[in-house]
Amino acid sequence: MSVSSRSINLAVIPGDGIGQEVVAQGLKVLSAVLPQDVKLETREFDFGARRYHATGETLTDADVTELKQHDAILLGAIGDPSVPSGVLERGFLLKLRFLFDHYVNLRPSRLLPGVATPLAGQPEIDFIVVREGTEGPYTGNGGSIRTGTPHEVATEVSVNTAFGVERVVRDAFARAQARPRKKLTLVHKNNVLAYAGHLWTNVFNAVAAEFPDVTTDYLHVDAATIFLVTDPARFDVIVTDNLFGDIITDLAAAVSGGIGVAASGNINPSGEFPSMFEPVHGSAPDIAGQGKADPSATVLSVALLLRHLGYEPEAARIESAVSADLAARGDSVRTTDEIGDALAARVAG
Ligand SMILES: NC(=O)c1ccc[n+]([C@@H]2O[C@H](COP(=O)([O-])OP(=O)(O)OC[C@H]3O[C@@H](n4cnc5c(N)ncnc54)[C@H](O)[C@@H]3O)[C@@H](O)[C@H]2O)c1
Ligand SMILES: CC(C)[C@H](C(=O)O)[C@@H](O)C(=O)O
Ligand SMILES: [Mg+2]
Repeated sequence: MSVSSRSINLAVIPGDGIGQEVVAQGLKVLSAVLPQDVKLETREFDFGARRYHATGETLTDADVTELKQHDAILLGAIGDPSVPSGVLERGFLLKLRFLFDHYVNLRPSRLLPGVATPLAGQPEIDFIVVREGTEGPYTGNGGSIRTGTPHEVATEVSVNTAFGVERVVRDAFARAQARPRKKLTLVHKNNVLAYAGHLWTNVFNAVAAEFPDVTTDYLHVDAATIFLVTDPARFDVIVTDNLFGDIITDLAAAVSGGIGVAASGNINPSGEFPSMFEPVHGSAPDIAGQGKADPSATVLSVALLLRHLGYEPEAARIESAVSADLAARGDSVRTTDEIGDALAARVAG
């Protein structure tokens, strides 16, 4: 591709609550960081509560066809108190992750210099969680009988396929191998979840033989939560299932600067479908519309998006800008918009 023909065709889904506020800042920074020769085309979609209330739909086949035409997707957050819990989360967000085969849910955690952490002694935190994104208890494989009665029985079965586990474990090994410390920790609960746990452990050990330079270890998920607080420096890359990954990445965010700075990418490694980048946090109805949301997580998700599309210098510039902004922040209280402006100025300058 010649330099002059570079372009990014981006689907933008602000979504609900603070999603609207933080995505506006993400786009501001994206426009500011891109060199003039890169043509940025964005198309905004109204998925989330707005679309649901207007049409009763969450994500139609026609929507999926349109989203597929894009190089990547930037998402704010989905979920609103006006819609029954799960309708948008399952009907939009998980549906899209599954349809676009986002099996690598990449969630980096880095405690940047000068950033407050609830942990003592400002530990070294720099790890990534590779969360499986298409299986586990998220598939909707369950049901309920005698629903609403005192005798209700509900199941939610975790689905783990050798194919699905192997591909995400392989991806995590490759990521660990590319990092200086070359260490990969499998997090599961194989002492209790014997069937799924053994599948994960066996696949992990088999793939490990192909990566002899990667140091491996294993932690039960409950113990992993201890070490994320008491000794986060021990982690380099973590690979885990969909639900454990969801839970430990909120904890990881909390110890490394807060949920307002935690970025993620839902990656389809083959490139068959667009990958989707979004903050780890949700729509935060408690602060929505107040200009209180920190847009850094979304801005850092834009950096992951740019790196995914091959714009490494621009991704690095965004990360440096966020790092500098956080270090300079002190006790100052700024609005979402002001932080977005400051970041846009830093990446442009
Ligand atoms: N990827 C997504 O779209 C996504 C992710 C998580 C939750 N959700 C949905 O969002 C809704 C709210 O969920 P929740 O309350 O459990 O989680 P949440 O992440 O929205 O909020 C948890 C807490 O973190 C705070 N917070 C979140 N983002 C922040 C930011 N950028 N700056 C400052 N503070 C921030 C909130 O104010 C709240 O106190 C639910 O409908 C949930 O299903 C969506
Ligand atoms: C909203 C919900 C479906 C989602 C998840 O559990 O994956 C969220 O918590 C996340 O971390 O992206
Ligand atoms: Mg979550």
